[in-house]
Amino acid sequence: MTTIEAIDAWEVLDSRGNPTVRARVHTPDGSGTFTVPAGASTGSHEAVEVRDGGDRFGGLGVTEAVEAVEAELEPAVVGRNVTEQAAIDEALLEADGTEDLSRLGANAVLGVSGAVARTAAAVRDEPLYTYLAPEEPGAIPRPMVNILSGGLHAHGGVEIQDFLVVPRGADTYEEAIETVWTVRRAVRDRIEERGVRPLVADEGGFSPPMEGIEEAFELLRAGILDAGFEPATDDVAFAVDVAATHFYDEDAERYRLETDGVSLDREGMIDRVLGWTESYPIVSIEDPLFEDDWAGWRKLAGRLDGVQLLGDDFLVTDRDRLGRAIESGAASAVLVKMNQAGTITRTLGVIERAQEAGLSPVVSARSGETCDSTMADLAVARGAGQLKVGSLARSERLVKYNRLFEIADELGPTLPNASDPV
Ligand SMILES: O=C(O)[C@@H](CO)OP(=O)(O)O
Ligand SMILES: [Mg+2]
Repeated sequence: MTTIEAIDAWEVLDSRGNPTVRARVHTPDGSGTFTVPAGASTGSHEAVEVRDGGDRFGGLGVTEAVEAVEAELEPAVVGRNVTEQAAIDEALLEADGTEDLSRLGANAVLGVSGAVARTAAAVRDEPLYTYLAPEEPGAIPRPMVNILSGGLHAHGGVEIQDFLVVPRGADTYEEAIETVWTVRRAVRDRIEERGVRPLVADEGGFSPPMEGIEEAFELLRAGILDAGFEPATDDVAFAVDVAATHFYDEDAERYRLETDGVSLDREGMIDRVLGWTESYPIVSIEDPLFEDDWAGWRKLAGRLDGVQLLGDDFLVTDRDRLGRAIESGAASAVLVKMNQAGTITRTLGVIERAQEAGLSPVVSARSGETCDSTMADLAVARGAGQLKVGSLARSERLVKYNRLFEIADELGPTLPNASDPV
Protein backbone atom coordinates (compact mmCIF):
# COMPACT_ATOMS: atom_id res chain seq x y z
CA MET A 1 0.00 0.00 0.00
CA THR A 2 1.25 3.45 -0.91
CA THR A 3 -0.50 6.22 0.94
CA ILE A 4 -1.12 9.74 -0.24
CA GLU A 5 0.92 12.11 1.94
CA ALA A 6 0.06 15.50 0.50
CA ILE A 7 -1.40 17.34 -2.48
CA ASP A 8 -0.16 20.59 -3.96
CA ALA A 9 -2.05 22.74 -6.44
CA TRP A 10 -1.20 25.80 -8.54
CA GLU A 11 -2.81 28.22 -10.89
CA VAL A 12 -1.11 27.76 -14.30
CA LEU A 13 -2.10 28.82 -17.83
CA ASP A 14 -3.78 26.76 -20.55
CA SER A 15 -3.34 26.94 -24.34
CA ARG A 16 -5.60 29.98 -24.59
CA GLY A 17 -3.56 31.66 -21.88
CA ASN A 18 -6.38 31.28 -19.38
CA PRO A 19 -5.75 30.17 -15.80
CA THR A 20 -6.31 26.53 -14.96
CA VAL A 21 -5.60 24.10 -12.13
CA ARG A 22 -2.53 21.88 -11.83
CA ALA A 23 -2.36 19.39 -8.97
CA ARG A 24 0.41 17.13 -7.71
CA VAL A 25 -0.04 14.11 -5.46
CA HIS A 26 2.85 13.06 -3.20
CA THR A 27 3.47 9.58 -1.83
CA PRO A 28 6.57 8.04 -0.26
CA ASP A 29 7.12 6.10 -3.51
CA GLY A 30 6.64 8.84 -6.06
CA SER A 31 4.43 11.66 -7.24
CA GLY A 32 2.32 12.58 -10.27
CA THR A 33 0.85 15.72 -11.80
CA PHE A 34 -2.26 16.47 -13.80
CA THR A 35 -3.30 19.74 -15.45
CA VAL A 36 -6.98 20.40 -16.16
CA PRO A 37 -8.25 21.50 -19.62
CA ALA A 38 -11.15 23.88 -20.26
CA GLY A 39 -13.82 24.15 -22.96
CA ALA A 40 -15.12 27.22 -24.76
CA SER A 41 -18.18 25.66 -26.38
CA THR A 42 -19.33 24.02 -23.18
CA GLY A 43 -22.54 22.06 -22.74
CA SER A 44 -24.87 23.46 -20.11
CA HIS A 45 -25.10 20.08 -18.36
CA GLU A 46 -21.39 19.45 -17.88
CA ALA A 47 -19.66 19.44 -14.50
CA VAL A 48 -19.00 23.03 -13.50
CA GLU A 49 -15.55 24.57 -13.24
CA VAL A 50 -15.17 27.27 -10.59
CA ARG A 51 -13.71 30.61 -11.70
CA ASP A 52 -13.09 33.43 -9.27
CA GLY A 53 -14.96 36.32 -10.88
CA GLY A 54 -13.67 39.75 -9.91
CA ASP A 55 -10.76 41.54 -11.53
CA ARG A 56 -8.01 38.94 -11.46
CA PHE A 57 -7.47 37.49 -14.93
CA GLY A 58 -10.66 39.18 -16.03
CA GLY A 59 -12.68 37.02 -13.68
CA LEU A 60 -11.22 33.78 -15.07
CA GLY A 61 -8.80 33.11 -12.22
CA VAL A 62 -8.88 29.75 -10.44
CA THR A 63 -7.44 30.65 -7.05
CA GLU A 64 -10.61 29.47 -5.32
CA ALA A 65 -10.37 26.07 -7.01
CA VAL A 66 -6.68 25.84 -6.11
CA GLU A 67 -7.45 26.73 -2.51
CA ALA A 68 -10.24 24.15 -2.46
CA VAL A 69 -7.75 21.45 -3.43
CA GLU A 70 -5.55 22.22 -0.47
CA ALA A 71 -8.25 23.12 2.05
CA GLU A 72 -10.95 20.52 1.33
CA LEU A 73 -9.82 17.86 -1.12
CA GLU A 74 -6.39 17.13 0.32
CA PRO A 75 -7.81 16.27 3.77
CA ALA A 76 -10.40 14.01 2.12
CA VAL A 77 -7.77 11.81 0.49
CA VAL A 78 -4.59 12.03 2.55
CA GLY A 79 -3.79 8.65 4.10
CA ARG A 80 -5.64 6.70 1.41
CA ASN A 81 -4.03 4.09 -0.80
CA VAL A 82 -3.18 5.88 -4.04
CA THR A 83 -4.23 2.92 -6.19
CA GLU A 84 -7.81 2.98 -4.89
CA GLN A 85 -8.98 5.34 -7.60
CA ALA A 86 -12.69 4.61 -7.31
CA ALA A 87 -12.78 5.09 -3.52
CA ILE A 88 -10.71 8.25 -3.75
CA ASP A 89 -12.95 9.68 -6.46
CA GLU A 90 -15.98 8.88 -4.32
CA ALA A 91 -14.38 10.78 -1.42
CA LEU A 92 -13.74 13.74 -3.73
CA LEU A 93 -17.38 13.76 -4.85
CA GLU A 94 -18.52 13.61 -1.21
CA ALA A 95 -16.21 16.46 -0.25
CA ASP A 96 -17.77 18.61 -2.96
CA GLY A 97 -21.29 17.44 -2.15
CA THR A 98 -23.00 18.59 -5.36
CA GLU A 99 -23.87 16.47 -8.39
CA ASP A 100 -22.31 18.93 -10.86
CA LEU A 101 -19.29 19.68 -8.65
CA SER A 102 -20.17 23.35 -8.60
CA ARG A 103 -19.21 23.94 -4.98
CA LEU A 104 -15.47 23.26 -5.11
CA GLY A 105 -15.29 23.05 -8.91
CA ALA A 106 -14.87 20.21 -11.39
CA ASN A 107 -11.49 21.79 -12.16
CA ALA A 108 -10.41 21.25 -8.53
CA VAL A 109 -11.84 17.74 -8.32
CA LEU A 110 -10.47 16.52 -11.67
CA GLY A 111 -7.08 18.03 -10.89
CA VAL A 112 -6.78 15.73 -7.90
CA SER A 113 -8.44 12.72 -9.53
CA GLY A 114 -6.12 12.88 -12.55
CA ALA A 115 -3.02 13.39 -10.43
CA VAL A 116 -3.99 10.38 -8.30
CA ALA A 117 -4.17 8.17 -11.43
CA ARG A 118 -0.84 9.42 -12.73
CA THR A 119 0.81 8.94 -9.34
CA ALA A 120 -0.57 5.43 -8.95
CA ALA A 121 0.85 4.41 -12.35
CA ALA A 122 4.22 5.93 -11.43
CA VAL A 123 4.25 4.16 -8.07
CA ARG A 124 3.49 0.87 -9.77
CA ASP A 125 6.19 1.68 -12.30
CA GLU A 126 3.90 1.00 -15.21
CA PRO A 127 2.59 3.15 -18.05
CA LEU A 128 -0.74 4.87 -17.48
CA TYR A 129 -2.28 3.04 -20.44
CA THR A 130 -1.78 -0.34 -18.77
CA TYR A 131 -2.60 0.96 -15.28
CA LEU A 132 -5.99 2.23 -16.47
CA ALA A 133 -6.71 -0.89 -18.56
CA PRO A 134 -9.22 -3.42 -17.17
CA GLU A 135 -6.93 -6.28 -18.24
CA GLU A 136 -5.10 -5.64 -21.47
CA PRO A 137 -5.01 -2.21 -23.16
CA GLY A 138 -6.73 -1.78 -26.51
CA ALA A 139 -5.35 -0.58 -29.84
CA ILE A 140 -4.13 2.90 -30.71
CA PRO A 141 -7.28 4.95 -31.46
CA ARG A 142 -7.96 6.23 -34.96
CA PRO A 143 -7.71 10.02 -34.84
CA MET A 144 -10.29 12.42 -36.29
CA VAL A 145 -8.28 15.56 -36.96
CA ASN A 146 -9.45 19.14 -37.19
CA ILE A 147 -8.47 20.91 -40.42
CA LEU A 148 -10.84 23.90 -40.52
CA SER A 149 -12.30 25.68 -37.50
CA GLY A 150 -15.27 27.95 -36.95
CA GLY A 151 -17.77 28.82 -34.25
CA LEU A 152 -16.54 29.82 -30.81
CA HIS A 153 -13.06 28.44 -31.50
CA ALA A 154 -12.42 30.81 -34.38
CA HIS A 155 -14.03 33.93 -32.92
CA GLY A 156 -16.04 34.51 -36.08
CA GLY A 157 -16.11 32.69 -39.41
CA VAL A 158 -18.41 29.79 -40.20
CA GLU A 159 -20.78 28.67 -37.46
CA ILE A 160 -19.78 25.01 -37.77
CA GLN A 161 -17.06 24.47 -35.18
CA ASP A 162 -14.89 21.67 -36.57
CA PHE A 163 -14.35 20.27 -40.06
CA LEU A 164 -12.23 17.17 -39.51
CA VAL A 165 -10.73 14.38 -41.56
CA VAL A 166 -10.62 10.72 -40.60
CA PRO A 167 -7.81 8.72 -42.24
CA ARG A 168 -9.93 5.60 -42.69
CA GLY A 169 -7.66 4.08 -45.29
CA ALA A 170 -4.65 4.08 -42.97
CA ASP A 171 -3.73 0.79 -41.32
CA THR A 172 -1.19 2.16 -38.87
CA TYR A 173 -0.99 5.18 -36.61
CA GLU A 174 2.03 6.53 -38.44
CA GLU A 175 0.26 6.26 -41.77
CA ALA A 176 -2.79 7.99 -40.31
CA ILE A 177 -0.79 10.95 -39.06
CA GLU A 178 1.18 11.25 -42.28
CA THR A 179 -2.03 11.15 -44.31
CA VAL A 180 -3.60 13.93 -42.28
CA TRP A 181 -0.40 15.96 -42.29
CA THR A 182 -0.35 15.84 -46.09
CA VAL A 183 -3.99 16.84 -46.35
CA ARG A 184 -3.50 19.68 -43.89
CA ARG A 185 -0.50 20.96 -45.82
CA ALA A 186 -2.50 20.87 -49.07
CA VAL A 187 -5.38 22.78 -47.49
CA ARG A 188 -2.92 25.35 -46.17
CA ASP A 189 -1.46 25.79 -49.67
CA ARG A 190 -4.94 26.30 -51.12
CA ILE A 191 -5.67 28.98 -48.52
CA GLU A 192 -2.41 30.75 -49.31
CA GLU A 193 -3.17 30.59 -53.04
CA ARG A 194 -6.29 32.62 -52.30
CA GLY A 195 -4.05 35.35 -50.89
CA VAL A 196 -5.23 34.65 -47.34
CA ARG A 197 -2.91 34.01 -44.41
CA PRO A 198 -3.41 30.50 -42.99
CA LEU A 199 -3.91 31.61 -39.41
CA VAL A 200 -5.08 29.03 -36.92
CA ALA A 201 -7.88 28.96 -34.35
CA ASP A 202 -7.88 27.65 -30.78
CA GLU A 203 -7.38 24.02 -31.79
CA GLY A 204 -4.94 24.68 -34.61
CA GLY A 205 -7.47 24.45 -37.46
CA PHE A 206 -7.35 27.04 -40.25
CA SER A 207 -10.09 29.60 -40.31
CA PRO A 208 -10.10 31.45 -43.63
CA PRO A 209 -13.09 33.61 -44.62
CA MET A 210 -15.87 31.47 -46.14
CA GLU A 211 -18.84 32.53 -48.20
CA GLY A 212 -20.87 29.49 -47.30
CA ILE A 213 -20.57 26.29 -45.33
CA GLU A 214 -20.28 24.22 -48.51
CA GLU A 215 -17.12 26.15 -49.36
CA ALA A 216 -15.46 24.67 -46.28
CA PHE A 217 -16.44 21.15 -47.31
CA GLU A 218 -15.19 21.83 -50.84
CA LEU A 219 -11.87 23.10 -49.49
CA LEU A 220 -11.46 19.87 -47.52
CA ARG A 221 -12.34 17.82 -50.57
CA ALA A 222 -9.83 19.74 -52.73
CA GLY A 223 -7.09 19.35 -50.10
CA ILE A 224 -7.63 15.61 -49.93
CA LEU A 225 -7.41 15.30 -53.73
CA ASP A 226 -4.34 17.55 -53.90
CA ALA A 227 -2.68 15.32 -51.33
CA GLY A 228 -3.25 12.30 -53.54
CA PHE A 229 -6.06 10.66 -51.58
CA GLU A 230 -9.72 10.03 -52.28
CA PRO A 231 -12.36 11.96 -50.36
CA ALA A 232 -14.22 8.76 -49.55
CA THR A 233 -15.50 6.90 -46.51
CA ASP A 234 -12.87 4.19 -47.01
CA ASP A 235 -9.93 6.51 -47.69
CA VAL A 236 -9.92 10.02 -46.22
CA ALA A 237 -13.38 10.67 -44.82
CA PHE A 238 -14.93 13.79 -43.28
CA ALA A 239 -16.20 14.33 -39.76
CA VAL A 240 -18.02 17.40 -38.50
CA ASP A 241 -18.59 18.93 -35.08
CA VAL A 242 -21.56 21.19 -35.73
CA ALA A 243 -21.71 22.40 -32.09
CA ALA A 244 -25.26 23.51 -32.96
CA THR A 245 -26.21 24.62 -29.45
CA HIS A 246 -23.92 27.61 -29.90
CA PHE A 247 -25.80 29.09 -32.85
CA TYR A 248 -29.26 28.00 -31.71
CA ASP A 249 -31.61 30.74 -30.67
CA GLU A 250 -33.61 29.08 -27.89
CA ASP A 251 -36.31 31.76 -27.71
CA ALA A 252 -37.03 31.66 -31.42
CA GLU A 253 -36.25 27.90 -31.67
CA ARG A 254 -34.14 28.54 -34.77
CA TYR A 255 -30.63 27.64 -35.91
CA ARG A 256 -29.01 30.80 -37.23
CA LEU A 257 -26.50 29.88 -39.93
CA GLU A 258 -25.53 33.40 -40.94
CA THR A 259 -22.73 32.22 -43.24
CA ASP A 260 -25.39 30.55 -45.36
CA GLY A 261 -27.87 33.37 -44.75
CA VAL A 262 -30.50 31.04 -43.29
CA SER A 263 -32.40 30.57 -40.06
CA LEU A 264 -33.68 27.02 -39.71
CA ASP A 265 -36.16 25.24 -37.49
CA ARG A 266 -35.53 21.68 -36.31
CA GLU A 267 -36.79 20.09 -39.52
CA GLY A 268 -34.77 22.50 -41.62
CA MET A 269 -31.63 21.78 -39.63
CA ILE A 270 -32.15 18.02 -39.92
CA ASP A 271 -32.61 18.34 -43.68
CA ARG A 272 -29.49 20.48 -43.97
CA VAL A 273 -27.39 17.96 -42.01
CA LEU A 274 -28.73 15.09 -44.11
CA GLY A 275 -27.92 17.11 -47.22
CA TRP A 276 -24.29 17.41 -46.10
CA THR A 277 -24.08 13.67 -45.49
CA GLU A 278 -25.43 13.02 -49.00
CA SER A 279 -22.99 15.42 -50.68
CA TYR A 280 -19.83 14.57 -48.76
CA PRO A 281 -18.16 11.42 -47.38
CA ILE A 282 -19.06 12.22 -43.76
CA VAL A 283 -18.62 9.32 -41.33
CA SER A 284 -19.28 11.15 -38.06
CA ILE A 285 -21.47 14.09 -37.15
CA GLU A 286 -21.28 15.65 -33.68
CA ASP A 287 -23.87 17.85 -31.96
CA PRO A 288 -25.91 18.56 -35.10
CA LEU A 289 -28.85 19.73 -32.97
CA PHE A 290 -29.46 21.70 -29.77
CA GLU A 291 -28.26 19.93 -26.61
CA ASP A 292 -31.77 19.42 -25.16
CA ASP A 293 -33.68 18.51 -28.32
CA TRP A 294 -34.06 14.81 -27.49
CA ALA A 295 -36.89 14.35 -30.00
CA GLY A 296 -34.83 15.94 -32.77
CA TRP A 297 -31.84 13.72 -32.02
CA ARG A 298 -34.02 10.60 -32.13
CA LYS A 299 -35.49 11.68 -35.40
CA LEU A 300 -32.12 12.37 -36.98
CA ALA A 301 -30.72 9.08 -35.65
CA GLY A 302 -33.52 7.27 -37.47
CA ARG A 303 -32.69 8.98 -40.75
CA LEU A 304 -28.87 8.73 -40.72
CA ASP A 305 -27.51 5.66 -42.44
CA GLY A 306 -23.96 4.51 -41.71
CA VAL A 307 -23.00 7.86 -40.19
CA GLN A 308 -21.97 8.06 -36.56
CA LEU A 309 -24.18 10.41 -34.52
CA LEU A 310 -21.93 11.71 -31.78
CA GLY A 311 -23.10 13.49 -28.62
CA ASP A 312 -20.86 16.05 -26.93
CA ASP A 313 -22.80 18.99 -25.45
CA PHE A 314 -25.75 16.58 -25.76
CA LEU A 315 -24.34 13.83 -23.50
CA VAL A 316 -21.60 15.72 -21.56
CA THR A 317 -19.79 12.50 -20.53
CA ASP A 318 -22.66 11.87 -18.15
CA ARG A 319 -23.85 8.37 -17.32
CA ASP A 320 -27.49 9.34 -16.95
CA ARG A 321 -27.72 11.28 -20.19
CA LEU A 322 -25.83 8.49 -21.95
CA GLY A 323 -28.26 5.94 -20.47
CA ARG A 324 -31.21 7.93 -21.76
CA ALA A 325 -29.62 8.18 -25.22
CA ILE A 326 -29.01 4.42 -25.27
CA GLU A 327 -32.60 3.67 -24.30
CA SER A 328 -34.10 6.09 -26.78
CA GLY A 329 -31.64 5.46 -29.62
CA ALA A 330 -30.77 9.16 -29.79
CA ALA A 331 -27.04 8.77 -30.52
CA SER A 332 -24.59 6.12 -31.69
CA ALA A 333 -21.44 7.53 -30.09
CA VAL A 334 -20.42 9.57 -27.07
CA LEU A 335 -17.65 12.14 -26.85
CA VAL A 336 -15.62 11.54 -23.68
CA LYS A 337 -14.08 14.51 -21.92
CA MET A 338 -12.63 14.02 -18.46
CA ASN A 339 -13.52 17.49 -17.26
CA GLN A 340 -17.16 17.17 -18.32
CA ALA A 341 -17.38 14.17 -15.98
CA GLY A 342 -15.18 15.54 -13.20
CA THR A 343 -13.36 12.38 -12.13
CA ILE A 344 -11.38 9.58 -13.76
CA THR A 345 -13.80 6.99 -12.36
CA ARG A 346 -16.85 8.72 -13.80
CA THR A 347 -15.05 8.99 -17.15
CA LEU A 348 -14.20 5.27 -17.16
CA GLY A 349 -17.81 4.49 -16.23
CA VAL A 350 -19.11 6.37 -19.26
CA ILE A 351 -16.70 4.55 -21.59
CA GLU A 352 -17.75 1.20 -20.11
CA ARG A 353 -21.45 1.94 -20.35
CA ALA A 354 -21.07 3.02 -23.97
CA GLN A 355 -19.08 -0.06 -24.91
CA GLU A 356 -21.57 -2.41 -23.20
CA ALA A 357 -24.37 -0.86 -25.23
CA GLY A 358 -22.46 -0.92 -28.52
CA LEU A 359 -21.94 2.84 -28.71
CA SER A 360 -18.54 4.17 -29.71
CA PRO A 361 -16.62 6.27 -27.19
CA VAL A 362 -14.57 9.06 -28.80
CA VAL A 363 -12.00 10.36 -26.32
CA SER A 364 -11.65 14.12 -26.74
CA ALA A 365 -9.50 17.05 -25.74
CA ARG A 366 -10.91 20.50 -24.95
CA SER A 367 -10.32 23.67 -26.92
CA GLY A 368 -8.39 25.07 -23.95
CA GLU A 369 -5.75 22.37 -23.48
CA THR A 370 -2.56 21.80 -21.56
CA CYS A 371 0.57 19.79 -22.23
CA ASP A 372 -0.91 16.87 -20.32
CA SER A 373 -1.15 13.62 -22.29
CA THR A 374 -3.37 11.61 -19.93
CA MET A 375 -6.21 11.38 -22.45
CA ALA A 376 -4.00 9.52 -24.95
CA ASP A 377 -3.26 6.81 -22.37
CA LEU A 378 -6.90 6.71 -21.33
CA ALA A 379 -8.07 6.10 -24.90
CA VAL A 380 -5.60 3.25 -25.38
CA ALA A 381 -6.26 1.74 -21.94
CA ARG A 382 -9.95 1.41 -22.66
CA GLY A 383 -9.75 0.60 -26.36
CA ALA A 384 -11.84 3.65 -27.17
CA GLY A 385 -11.15 3.27 -30.89
CA GLN A 386 -11.46 6.96 -31.76
CA LEU A 387 -9.72 10.11 -30.60
CA LYS A 388 -10.36 13.83 -31.18
CA VAL A 389 -7.55 16.16 -30.15
CA GLY A 390 -7.69 19.08 -32.59
CA SER A 391 -5.27 19.83 -35.37
CA LEU A 392 -1.74 18.66 -36.10
CA ALA A 393 -0.38 21.93 -34.77
CA ARG A 394 0.12 23.56 -31.39
CA SER A 395 2.08 21.76 -28.71
CA GLU A 396 -0.87 21.13 -26.39
CA ARG A 397 -2.35 18.95 -29.18
CA LEU A 398 0.93 17.44 -30.35
CA VAL A 399 1.83 16.17 -26.90
CA LYS A 400 -1.15 13.80 -27.18
CA TYR A 401 -0.42 12.75 -30.77
CA ASN A 402 3.24 12.29 -29.88
CA ARG A 403 2.42 10.26 -26.79
CA LEU A 404 0.56 7.87 -29.10
CA PHE A 405 3.71 7.46 -31.20
CA GLU A 406 5.48 6.29 -28.03
CA ILE A 407 2.66 3.93 -27.11
CA ALA A 408 2.47 2.62 -30.69
CA ASP A 409 6.14 1.74 -30.41
CA GLU A 410 5.43 -0.33 -27.33
CA LEU A 411 2.08 -1.86 -28.28
CA GLY A 412 2.21 -1.98 -32.07
CA PRO A 413 0.96 0.67 -34.48
CA THR A 414 -2.11 -1.09 -35.87
CA LEU A 415 -5.32 0.92 -35.75
CA PRO A 416 -8.76 -0.51 -35.06
CA ASN A 417 -10.57 -1.84 -38.09
CA ALA A 418 -11.87 1.13 -40.06
CA SER A 419 -14.87 -0.84 -41.23
CA ASP A 420 -16.10 -1.32 -37.67
CA PRO A 421 -19.54 0.19 -37.29
CA VAL A 422 -19.41 3.92 -36.84
O1 LIG B 1 -16.81 20.92 -28.81
C1 LIG B 1 -15.81 20.20 -28.70
O2 LIG B 1 -15.85 19.05 -29.11
C2 LIG B 1 -14.57 20.70 -27.99
C3 LIG B 1 -13.33 20.26 -28.67
O3 LIG B 1 -13.37 20.50 -30.06
O4 LIG B 1 -14.62 22.09 -27.83
P1 LIG B 1 -14.70 22.73 -26.37
O5 LIG B 1 -13.59 22.20 -25.59
O6 LIG B 1 -14.63 24.22 -26.61
O7 LIG B 1 -16.03 22.32 -25.83
MG1 LIG C 1 -18.02 19.21 -29.63
